[in-house]
Amino acid sequence: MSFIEVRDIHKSYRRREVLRGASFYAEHGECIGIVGANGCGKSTLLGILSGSSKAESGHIFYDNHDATKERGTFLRYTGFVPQDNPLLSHLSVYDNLRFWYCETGRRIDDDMAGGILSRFGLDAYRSYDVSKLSGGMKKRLSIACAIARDPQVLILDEPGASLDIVCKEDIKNYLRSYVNTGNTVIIASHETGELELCDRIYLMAGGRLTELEFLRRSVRSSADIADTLIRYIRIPEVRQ
Ligand SMILES: Nc1ncnc2c1ncn2[C@@H]1O[C@H](COP(=O)(O)OP(=O)(O)OP(=O)(O)O)[C@@H](O)[C@H]1O
Repeated sequence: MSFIEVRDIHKSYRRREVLRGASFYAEHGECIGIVGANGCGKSTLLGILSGSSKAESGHIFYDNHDATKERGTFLRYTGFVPQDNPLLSHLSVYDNLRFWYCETGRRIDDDMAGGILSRFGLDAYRSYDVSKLSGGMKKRLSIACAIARDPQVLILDEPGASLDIVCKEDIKNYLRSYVNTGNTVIIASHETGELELCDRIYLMAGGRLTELEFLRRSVRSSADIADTLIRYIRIPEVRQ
């Protein structure tokens, strides 16, 4: 069994079935990309993978633990960076981090000073209200909050959207090093720059996932990703 096994996930909103048997797998140290047209169900799937929302049926295994039966598994294995930053905007950067650090047994100051947080450049902003941060700093803080519990799996929903090129590059470098230490990244993205990080890429269409095997890192060229996505991605039909 792979480190992460996602099997036959179904999810509907009212009568519309968005996920119709989505399945995929991921190993330790892999970066997995999820691509697909706007509205095809990528965010819905990532919400379920992180435990933020529930599937109607199907199973998600993290390291042989069925997260759909033992809900604590989501908390133990995953950190989630949703599209909209899950930050408390009236609190400071430091207080947001405190919220996620409580019960971890780790100290924010240690992680700022040369620890995992030092990579995010948040130290200078520690007393800022989140409402006064730029979009890029908010995204850095959201990632910092997601990794507070030192998860083995980081799930990101379009992390680079609306960020400047320097911030995108910083986040990419961080993700590269996170994967290189044996962790797993699952990322939904429309950006070829982010998809270049991925070892394997799945296309979501019709509520299911299909691996685009010719986009495996071992066989693709850097030009392949954009060409392929343009050919394969179709906006889903919506029944009224
Ligand atoms: N809470 C909700 N209630 C009803 N319908 C929803 C809800 N959330 C999502 N949907 C619908 O489910 C479908 C899939 O949405 P989802 O956000 O998962 O797509 P996506 O692939 O992430 O899109 P995008 O690329 O635009 O971010 C869309 O048709 C959307 O309108």
